[in-house]
Amino acid sequence: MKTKPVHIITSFLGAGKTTFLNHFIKERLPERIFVIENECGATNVDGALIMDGTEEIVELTSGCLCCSLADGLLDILQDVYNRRDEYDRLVIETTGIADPSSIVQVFLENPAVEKAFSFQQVICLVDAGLVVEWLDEAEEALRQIAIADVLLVNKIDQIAEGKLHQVLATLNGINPQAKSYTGYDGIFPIEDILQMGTINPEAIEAVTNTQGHHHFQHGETNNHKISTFTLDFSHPLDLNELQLDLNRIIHLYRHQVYRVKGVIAIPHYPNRVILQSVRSTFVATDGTPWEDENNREGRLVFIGRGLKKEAFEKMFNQHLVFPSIS
Ligand SMILES: Nc1nc2c(ncn2[C@@H]2O[C@H](COP(=O)(O)OP(=O)(O)OP(=O)(O)O)[C@@H](O)[C@H]2O)c(=O)[nH]1
Repeated sequence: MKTKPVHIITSFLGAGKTTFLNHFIKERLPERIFVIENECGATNVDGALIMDGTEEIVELTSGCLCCSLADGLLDILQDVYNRRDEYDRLVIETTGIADPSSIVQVFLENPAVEKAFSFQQVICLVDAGLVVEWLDEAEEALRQIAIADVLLVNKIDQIAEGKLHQVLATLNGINPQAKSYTGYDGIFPIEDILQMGTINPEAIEAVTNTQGHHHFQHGETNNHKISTFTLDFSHPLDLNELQLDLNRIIHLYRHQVYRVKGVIAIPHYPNRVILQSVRSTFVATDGTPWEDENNREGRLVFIGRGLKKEAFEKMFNQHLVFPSIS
């Protein structure tokens, strides 16, 4: 049986997750969507709103996933997996103050979960009027935007056009790899959005490939001390050595590194290796074969707070493997 696609919908408080989810569910009918509500507290108002929309939705509330993570989420996923005949797609809606990377981590790291579900993407709703303010005040808002594959800038009915440009530039400065859409009342092109997953390795590869020579500059267009930069490698890297350093660095800077993703080449190996970090771990996955053995350009994109590109560059450069001249 095919594994069920999974999406995370996140946003800072009140940006329009539930409104968007209702639209999503209606647009996808007759597909059956299982919604995991990630509510803090006993009353599940959002669940009630969704249930009004259609009859096909199954809904489960089980405390706050980010507060009671590991076991809590695994138990819920086991239950959802046992009921896999009842739905076609799984959506997890996080609380407005959650850091969704803890949920993503479970899908990337746990082999049983990875086998049972097909993780697709993180969709982040953004309140066009409030996002800039939130970004100044709340670390979680930054993390939600940094990890997103798709940014849905909602409530544009509440702002002037000039402000929308500023919002889009800010978002692009934080996460240039994410695809942004603008809209209101949670209405966005669902079919397009579903194509945009980049958490899954194939999509990371595709995104890294299509960026060609367009490089992101360090510290672009934002004043939130977010660093977004790209490192390019024209030679393979020694993965064993690199992994030790990566894990050390990711652990050391765990409060600063929000996301790393991309592809690298390793010596004597015909396929791309896809690297990505979520929270304090690095995951390496097998990618597609390199087309040209003599032209294997690796590229990694970093998103974080106050990261020094030079420091990362230096660390990576130590692990480059040059062809022997003898
Ligand atoms: N003006 C305006 N209001 C909107 C828009 N989208 C949603 N709203 C309203 O904004 C409020 C919050 O929307 P929700 O969909 O509940 O937001 P949420 O992100 O699920 O909220 P939390 O779960 O509390 O974080 C509701 O009153 C919506 O009706 C929009 O585009 N424009």
